[in-house]
Amino acid sequence: MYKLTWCLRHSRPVFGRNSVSNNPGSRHQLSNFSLTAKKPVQIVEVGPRDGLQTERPLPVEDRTELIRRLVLDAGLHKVEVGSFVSEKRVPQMAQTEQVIARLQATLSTSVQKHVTFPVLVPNEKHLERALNAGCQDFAVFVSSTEGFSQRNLGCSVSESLEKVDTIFRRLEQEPNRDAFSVRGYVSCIFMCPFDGDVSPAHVRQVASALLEMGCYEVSLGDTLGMGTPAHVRRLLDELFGHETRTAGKYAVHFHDTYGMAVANILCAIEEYDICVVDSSVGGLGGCPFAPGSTGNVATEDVLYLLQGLERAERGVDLMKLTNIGAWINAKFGRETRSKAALALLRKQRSDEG
Ligand SMILES: CC(C)(COP(=O)([O-])OP(=O)([O-])OC[C@H]1O[C@@H](n2cnc3c(N)ncnc32)[C@H](O)[C@@H]1OP(=O)([O-])[O-])[C@@H](O)C(=O)NCCC(=O)NCCSC(=O)C[C@@](C)(O)CC(=O)[O-]
Repeated sequence: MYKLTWCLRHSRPVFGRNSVSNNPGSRHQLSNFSLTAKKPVQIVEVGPRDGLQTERPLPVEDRTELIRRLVLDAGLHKVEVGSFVSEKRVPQMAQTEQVIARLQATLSTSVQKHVTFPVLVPNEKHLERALNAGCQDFAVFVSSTEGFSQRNLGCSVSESLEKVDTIFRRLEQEPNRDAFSVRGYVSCIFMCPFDGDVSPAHVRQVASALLEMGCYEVSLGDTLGMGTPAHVRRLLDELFGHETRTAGKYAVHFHDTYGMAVANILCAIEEYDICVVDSSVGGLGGCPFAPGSTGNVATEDVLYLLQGLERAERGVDLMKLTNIGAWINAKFGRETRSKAALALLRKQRSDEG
């Protein structure tokens, strides 16, 4: 059977034509280009996974169409397309195989070569499903706290790290093992719905374990969306104070429950040189196992910020994203949750008369 090479070759994120790698080595390339220009910030779109996992389940056609629009219309370069998890626990992510098959059948080879489509995998059993579907870019996820780990994964933090290790060992057995990439998430970086406040040192231990195992990057998840820039500084001071690794090893993943996500992102990118930000079109999202969590920060709000700072990746279209966010939220009978998108839509209506 023809098996499409799905997101082949990257051991680190793919960037569009005009952007720079988040490989620390690329700083030199950048300084040749301009002494003052800052690196563009890469957006990792998580709407089709983190966003949809708490909504009424959508049919495969709609999930695929969302991803196609995000890539082909809005110009995003990295889109998390779904999860291989228990269908019983997260029915919204059932049929991720079919979503991937449709994308493989309908996206051009060139798009598949230039865009990265990671999928979430919790353990070896579900990794097999993802491998059979032809996936090569994976995201693993571990909580920094025991309470959330038990609710989310049904095991302790150390057991979940062992499962990640098993994933790496399984990938090592593949003949084309260099083609695979694994991104890590740490959830509950500031606050856990079950265990309360989280110590930055604790997050550092889990993040370091993921990097040691081979994750090319760790995305720091404020699952409850309760953090402020003070929390961000405490955590990033801890992470960067204890190791020589650069900011290029970390991404930020903020939910916007308390409306602090954009302030937190500004702090992470301007003060700590973080260059990868996760977000969700139209502010979709939440976590089914974290009571009180709401949507991820909206991609439109992040892009509006980055454009203002002249740090957006080229080719990503804010108005197209706005329309996609409105379209997908309308499927759930509501307006987009992005403030920037709401303002743009109002302006568009008033300009049209
Ligand atoms: C991890 C798997 C796949 C393991 O599930 P599995 O691989 O299907 O394991 P299993 O079927 O072999 O189950 C083994 C036993 O453990 C039980 N079990 C299994 N899971 C649980 C659980 N959670 N709670 C309690 N018990 C559980 C299960 O019921 C079974 O017991 P038995 O029936 O044999 O007596 C499953 O738990 C699962 O699908 N969990 C959902 C994971 C998920 O998708 N969570 C949301 C994404 S994470 C997230 O949103 C955070 C992130 C990444 O976005 C960043 C951020 O915002 O912070």
